[in-house]
Amino acid sequence: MAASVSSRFLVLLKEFSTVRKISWRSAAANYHRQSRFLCHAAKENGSLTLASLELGNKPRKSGKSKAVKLEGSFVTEMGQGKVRAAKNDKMKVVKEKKPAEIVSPLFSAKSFEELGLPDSLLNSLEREGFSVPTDVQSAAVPAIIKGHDAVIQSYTGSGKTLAYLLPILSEIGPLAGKAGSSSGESEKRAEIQAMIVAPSRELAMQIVREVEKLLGPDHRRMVQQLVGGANRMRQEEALKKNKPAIVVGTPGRIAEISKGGKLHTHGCRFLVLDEVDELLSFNFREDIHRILEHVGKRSGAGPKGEVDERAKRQTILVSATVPFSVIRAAKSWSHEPVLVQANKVTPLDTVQPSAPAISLTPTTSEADGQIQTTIQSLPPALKHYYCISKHQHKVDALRRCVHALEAQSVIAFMNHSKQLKDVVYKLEARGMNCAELHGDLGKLGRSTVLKKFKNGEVRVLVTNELSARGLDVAECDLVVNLELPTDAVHYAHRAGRTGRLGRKGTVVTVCEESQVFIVKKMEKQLGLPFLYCEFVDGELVVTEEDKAIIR
Ligand SMILES: Nc1ncnc2c1ncn2[C@@H]1O[C@H](COP(=O)(O)OP(=O)(O)OP(=O)(O)O)[C@@H](O)[C@H]1O
Repeated sequence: MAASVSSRFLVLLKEFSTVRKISWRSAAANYHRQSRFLCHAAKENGSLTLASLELGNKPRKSGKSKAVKLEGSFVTEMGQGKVRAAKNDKMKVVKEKKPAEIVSPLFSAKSFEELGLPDSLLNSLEREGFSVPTDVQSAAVPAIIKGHDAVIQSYTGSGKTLAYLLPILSEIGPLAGKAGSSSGESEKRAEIQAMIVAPSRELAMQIVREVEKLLGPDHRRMVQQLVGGANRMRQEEALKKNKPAIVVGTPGRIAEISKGGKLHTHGCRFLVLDEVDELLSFNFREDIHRILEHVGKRSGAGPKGEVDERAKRQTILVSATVPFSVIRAAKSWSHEPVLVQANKVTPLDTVQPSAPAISLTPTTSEADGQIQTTIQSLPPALKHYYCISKHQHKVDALRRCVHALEAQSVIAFMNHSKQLKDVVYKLEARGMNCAELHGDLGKLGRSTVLKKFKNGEVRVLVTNELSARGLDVAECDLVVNLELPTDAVHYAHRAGRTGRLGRKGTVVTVCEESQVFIVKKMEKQLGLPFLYCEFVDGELVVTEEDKAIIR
């Protein structure tokens, strides 16, 4: 039974990857006719889907505003026949001055005590300054403690990491309550009890730090990172020496160590796939197959030595964007899987492809390029703008944007790592403190840049898709898309780097005139208003009409 469930899941996983691959290919072919730029992006990003960008969407000419001459060099970037010109007299100054202000608190009324967590864990939460659970934590913790497999989907920056860490730590490791330590403590100590998988080294390390914070200085060794780019031998030695209860890592390194027989996860009770939609993509398929096959499986446990006796592994899938393919895969598991969202827990069996629960989801009509729309992936308080700039003036547009919003901590996204350096040179030449972050930098380089950005030494982080998922920098008050993301899902993850945990945040997409239709399409898919803006005399201005949209 368990074996058939497992192989059914692997078939579904294969389908999932194949669907994404096909939709990428066909969409890329369509899109190539319209834009060479994004087709290059699709190639570089491999498994990314361009389905949402294809076909027939002409740039929308605004009937509301007439082209007018505005002062300043930004205006010189706007050529004849612009898609959407703004009336100077109708432009309004939008004040976006104070960064990281809390504008929409995500906390429900519950306290952590009400969630049934053990005292030691409550003490840790108190020590680290976590006093009230967010909505998704209030919903997820009891469901996972009850033993459900879970798909957790909620806004970027809504606290999904603690939503799965708290129930895990209440069951295993040094902070676990009595109920959690039922079977032989010595046996548990010898085996890994929880595995958390994340698609990037940065995200994995961020999760490690979150676990370490909760474990406290005395028990930090109970968590071990297994990320690529770091010394594998040392990781293996640490596994042997420290016997961690929890490992957090990237798929490639976990699979590598597992193949070498150095990772004992058959008795593992929790498997978490953070950013599950990314992890189930084609890029990670082989490694994730291995992990799903080996984690929580006790070999030779059956009376005749058969290897189909799965330990009571709970599987938790997490992302702000959950395609129905993930739901379909999770439905094939046996532990009454549930979909957990803010203040809502739904049995997965009842979730349909058309349900608004699944955000930005290519559904069964995926092949037709139809995408379902909801606004559940992004915090509602985020503000979205776009401006038009010629390619060669984009860096100037970025600089004006940063000054106009007085943004202190900015992430600027591009699609190709080669171009990041160029942007950094140009910004530095204009006196802006910035740095590049991408996968080609060494491990040390990446962590140094990230550290500098987090502590405010770097004002603008120029990066690519590497930083789009999971990166948590509370102070980040502005995200700029210097190049368009490949689709609305990627837009959501990039945008979600700001406005975290109810803070104020702004997203500005700098596009060329011929790309406005893509921005409009993403706006429609996300169900959020993207306001056209210009930067005039050091201020961000929008039309009166657009201003009315956000009133
Ligand atoms: N209950 C809480 N009280 C205060 N801060 C919290 C609470 N829960 C989480 N946080 C903090 O909020 C920030 C965002 O949390 P987290 O990174 O888990 O968000 P997320 O939903 O996983 O975002 P993403 O989808 O972008 O990965 C983190 O800095 C985390 O420490």
